[in-house]
Amino acid sequence: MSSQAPKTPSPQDPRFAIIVAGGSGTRMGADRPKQFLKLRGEPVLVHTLRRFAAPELHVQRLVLVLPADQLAVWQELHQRYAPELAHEVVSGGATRWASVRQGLARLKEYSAGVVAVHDGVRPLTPLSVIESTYAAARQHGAAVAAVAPKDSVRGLSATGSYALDRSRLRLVQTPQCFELELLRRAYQLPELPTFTDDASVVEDLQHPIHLVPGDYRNLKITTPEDLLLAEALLG
Ligand SMILES: Nc1ccn([C@@H]2O[C@H](COP(=O)(O)OP(=O)(O)OP(=O)(O)O)[C@@H](O)[C@H]2O)c(=O)n1
Ligand SMILES: C[C@](O)(CO)[C@H](O)COP(=O)(O)O
Repeated sequence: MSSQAPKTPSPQDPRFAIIVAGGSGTRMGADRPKQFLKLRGEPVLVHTLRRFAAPELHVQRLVLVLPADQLAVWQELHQRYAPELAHEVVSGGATRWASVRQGLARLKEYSAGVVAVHDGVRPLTPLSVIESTYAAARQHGAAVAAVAPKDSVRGLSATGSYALDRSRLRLVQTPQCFELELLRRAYQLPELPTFTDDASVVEDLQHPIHLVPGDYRNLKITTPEDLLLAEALLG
């Protein structure tokens, strides 16, 4: 772990963030999209946005992608819980891929810089992980936070299952950071059913993906027990 202070990005090398929160949260099964559920008294999305708005990260534009039918709901939550949070809102699409594409379109006037794509439902990401992912993308073009599996892992076969070598596997998180032009080129390709994240989209251009140490606390709020865990971790 380096003890060097992070370098301030130059004006020629700006940082952007696209926070994708355009989903409906079917696996959570709540009465509203999970990004709006309360975590320690504030919407999950407020926690997430606050992290990316931290001044030490120097993010120049913070683009929030929301379901088209939830813009008014968010406007009210924003005013109530975090009116100080500067960001711009874009309507999302039917899939995460389509939502990222909408967010990217908002940055069309830029040709240089690094963009982070982050799930709006990952509210606990340490700033050190965000900083190191931005810095690694500056160096390698594409960088993604990931952690090693702690459990044993098996693959599925027609007859049952087989052991996988977990030392060669990583669980992928967000942020996923990219040189802006690289991500833009990747998102000009047609969407494939195999795209589960931005790294898989960029990989389609045969560009290598650099892995950065993520954090086990960087939960994705997906099902009800994740919310309980997040409450405990924040406490
Ligand atoms: N059309 C979509 C689908 C997902 N997302 C975002 O991508 C992130 C990861 O997706 P996931 O956890 O699958 O969220 P949901 O799609 O809301 O959940 P589910 O699959 O259970 O419906 C979330 O922040 C989600 O809001 C998005 O911006 N646009
Ligand atoms: C992007 C992601 O969070 C990386 O782990 C994940 O792929 C999102 O998956 P989901 O099925 O859309 O929740």
